Amino acid sequence: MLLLQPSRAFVPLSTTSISRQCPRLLPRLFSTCPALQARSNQATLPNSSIKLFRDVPALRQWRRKQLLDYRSVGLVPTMGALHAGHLSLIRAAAAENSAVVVSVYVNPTQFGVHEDLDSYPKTWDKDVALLRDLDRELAADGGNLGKIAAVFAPTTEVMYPSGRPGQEVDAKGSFVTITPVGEVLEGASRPTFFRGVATVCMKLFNIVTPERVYFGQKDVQQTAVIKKMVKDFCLDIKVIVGETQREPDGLAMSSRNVYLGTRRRRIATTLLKALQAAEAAYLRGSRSRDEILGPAQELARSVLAEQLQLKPEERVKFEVDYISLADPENMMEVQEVDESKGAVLSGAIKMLPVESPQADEDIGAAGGPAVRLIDNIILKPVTV
Ligand SMILES: Nc1ncnc2c1ncn2[C@@H]1O[C@H](COP(=O)(O)OP(=O)(O)OP(=O)(O)O)[C@@H](O)[C@H]1O
Ligand SMILES: CC(C)(CO)[C@@H](O)C(=O)[O-]
Ligand code: BAL
Repeated sequence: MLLLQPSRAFVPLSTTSISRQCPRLLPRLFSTCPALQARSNQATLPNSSIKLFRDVPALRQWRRKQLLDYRSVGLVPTMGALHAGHLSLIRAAAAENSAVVVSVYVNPTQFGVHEDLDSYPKTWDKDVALLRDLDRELAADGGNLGKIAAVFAPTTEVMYPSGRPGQEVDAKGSFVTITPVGEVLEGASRPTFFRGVATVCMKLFNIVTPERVYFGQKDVQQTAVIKKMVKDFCLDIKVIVGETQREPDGLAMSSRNVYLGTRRRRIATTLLKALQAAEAAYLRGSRSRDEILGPAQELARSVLAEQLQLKPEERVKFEVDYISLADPENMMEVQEVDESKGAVLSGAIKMLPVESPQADEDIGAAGGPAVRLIDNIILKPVTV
């Protein structure tokens, strides 16, 4: 592990330093070594130096070179449709790693049979432009250790070499399951979700072998599942969690927000407001589940009651899936907050498709399907 630690003081022998010190050696190395030749032909994102890998062998060669050059690698796994939440994770990764790898892969096995795999937003050209602009910003900012070195955008054949397993609960295949943390809350509503996430992340970690991986707080249970997987499978990886990035009105950024449309977008902050009501109770000194969650449930009930007073062409209906008060490590429900640990307040609501859509109404992408929104707030431990 010591060898992997980047050091600003120690400059290892890199291709750059070889070319500076022995200008005639590098061309000879390239012409005789197939691995280096392959690397020199590596595709990049247009108008940038960001390498684009679609397969494993070339990425592994590149990764080996980083290791030999004592360069640390940070991985930011994504499903594309990038927004400021993803970019904040990439910034965090560039601050503390010599090279950042961003993976872009819509992983079928984490989608339930009736979920939105087919309509999941795909915005490759916009993603490429965002990554290129961010890379320039990172390069110009002297405070970073690294910048975006590579995008890994594999095909499903690459990620599932024995064939893609089905999306059904009883599908057969090589899976990683992390229980019980992956069975509750999101796992209860989406029974194959964390199996798919843990499986694809294990693959990405094995392919990229990063020193650090970056995940967003917005998907808090996902971070608990990944931390448990890293611990229980003895992976030599540090899991770093980046703060939830929000729209100006507080809505957590999410690729799926495009499904909302104007009417539902207006009341999409209901979940956050409910969680904030619960947080306020905790900050006032409440520690019991009922005292903390009561105000959240009341807020959601009153917003729904207001909506139901409106005409069908104006109103929005939603269903609260859960509002939870849980242990931060294992996501099990708690009756009382242990002040030394704090707790996680989290929730999910399902915004139902709008009724009586108007002729000129923006009902959201993909015909405005039902949208499940999730959010959470960390109740910090009390320090004395
Ligand atoms: N608002 C956000 N702030 C910080 N990180 C985020 C935010 N939204 C997503 N992330 C993180 O980005 C990573 C990739 O997430 P993903 O590509 O699924 O985007 P998403 O916006 O969460 O999409 P979805 O709508 O599918 O939930 C995850 O670690 C996720 O937690
Ligand atoms: C971690 C992840 C990229 C795995 O597909 C996905 O669950 C996500 O984007 O949060
Ligand atoms: N950000 C989590 C990915 C998903 O909901 O499928």
